[in-house]
Amino acid sequence: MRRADEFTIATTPIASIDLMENAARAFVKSFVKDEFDTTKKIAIFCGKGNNGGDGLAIAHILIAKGYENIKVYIINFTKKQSDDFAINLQRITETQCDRFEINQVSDVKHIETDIIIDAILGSGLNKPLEGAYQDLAQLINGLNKKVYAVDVPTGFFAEGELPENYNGVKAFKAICFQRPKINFFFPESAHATEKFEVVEIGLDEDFIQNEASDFCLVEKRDIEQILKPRKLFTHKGTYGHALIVAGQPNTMGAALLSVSACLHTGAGLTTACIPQSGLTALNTSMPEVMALSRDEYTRIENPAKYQAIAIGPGLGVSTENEKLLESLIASEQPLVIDADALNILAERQDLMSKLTENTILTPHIKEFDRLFGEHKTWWHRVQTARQEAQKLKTIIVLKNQFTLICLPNGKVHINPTGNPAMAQGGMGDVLTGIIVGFIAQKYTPDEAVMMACFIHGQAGDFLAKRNYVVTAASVAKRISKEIKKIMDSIDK
Ligand SMILES: NC(=O)C1=CN([C@@H]2O[C@H](COP(=O)(O)OP(=O)(O)OC[C@H]3O[C@@H](n4cnc5c(N)ncnc54)[C@H](O)[C@@H]3O)[C@@H](O)[C@H]2O)[C@@H](O)CC1
Repeated sequence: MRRADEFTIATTPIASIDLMENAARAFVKSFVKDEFDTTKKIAIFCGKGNNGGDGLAIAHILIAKGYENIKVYIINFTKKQSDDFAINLQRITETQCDRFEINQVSDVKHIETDIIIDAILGSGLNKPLEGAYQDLAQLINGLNKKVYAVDVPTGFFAEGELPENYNGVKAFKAICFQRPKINFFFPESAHATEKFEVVEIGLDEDFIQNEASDFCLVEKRDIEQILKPRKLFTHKGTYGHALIVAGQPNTMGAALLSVSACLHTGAGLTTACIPQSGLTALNTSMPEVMALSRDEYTRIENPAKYQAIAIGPGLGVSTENEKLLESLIASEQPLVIDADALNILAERQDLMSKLTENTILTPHIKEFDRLFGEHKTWWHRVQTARQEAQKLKTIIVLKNQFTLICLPNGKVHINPTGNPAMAQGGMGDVLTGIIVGFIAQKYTPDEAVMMACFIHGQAGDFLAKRNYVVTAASVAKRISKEIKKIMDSIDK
């Protein structure tokens, strides 16, 4: 982001101070939507770098917008100051804004405020907080006020391993510039901010897109480029045959959810390989789906007739299922391995080296650690996922609030859709069904995974607008509408 900043300043007629002004305006635009009461007391804490410069520009803009009770606190723990901070300090001096210097932490104790804007340290953080900065962060947290962080909360590393005990400012919301920080996507960031919002500040988008980075965000425009319309004269054969090996007598729900998702994703034909006892449930709930009774099988007859195969949801761990998984791996058909099939794989590490290129593994955190060892932090977990995806030439879909898609080329695509209302059993089974449904339709495995994660989350986001909790079955049924929504936006 810093390079994008420099590039924009160097290649467009925008000075860094104007970019700072853009950033401050973008922050304020978001802030005033939440905090429209102009009489509230707002304390803006400004460090002396560019983050602090943003804070001063924000103060200026809020005053111009009629906010009556703005107080600016300059954190004077260092002599060093950035040029743009100095320019904005001069500007604020020319206004009536109340301004105070904080030379020691105790100066903060008697501050009376409703809201705090934290612009002490931003993305320039280069070591964990210590000394006065750490004490100040703790004191701010102790005030128990609503804190809005400019770009990132003070003390929060935008990228790289997060320290085990976070000692920075705890924000209610971080309003960050142009692109989300990678660490916002990891659960540890919940110690630093309850939520984050990304606001555009006019950095060169083409430059950001072309920057070599291991991490990229999956965006709607990526999905629009991948999605293909259904053409005239096509038929069920055009859209492929998916096989889903899933379910036990007491976990048939997982199989049904997965199969339903596959159906609503648009596979031409879907076959469920389930226990005999599940046939009535399948036939009554989804008459479109064919069945293979699994009681008789430890291998699938002619796997080549399926364009995509998924194995795992509600499958159970048994010797028969182990043999089934082994035979499907040997078939070299496009394969999605989920849930209990991953647990089998964790016990049969020898099968790992036999996985066909672009096989998709969809572990949640526990399944991942069972497969690849315990990890203390998400940053390490993601590094392992990246390395293993490269080594095994597989796609690892590390499921999380923000799912991380690790490709064999070393790239990690972060899916931004989805929400906590979706935190319920069966959601992963649905995701597997969508992935296999897209592969059946001849999307490449990486395309299928990217579309599946994005649309799965988008369906959940749509449903969460009206529901406290979103069930897996409702997400499965919503998939076709979400695909159509994206399709229609391409047509326009
Ligand atoms: N594209 C961008 O990234 C833009 C960034 N802007 C702002 O600029 C910020 C980054 O500004 P700076 O690079 O000046 O850095 P900061 O303002 O984050 O930090 C200032 C200085 O603090 C020192 N420091 C680092 N870690 C410390 C620690 N643990 N204890 C004490 N001092 C420490 C460093 O010497 C650093 O230069 C962003 O967060 C954002 O708010 C915006 O103004 C405009 C656009």
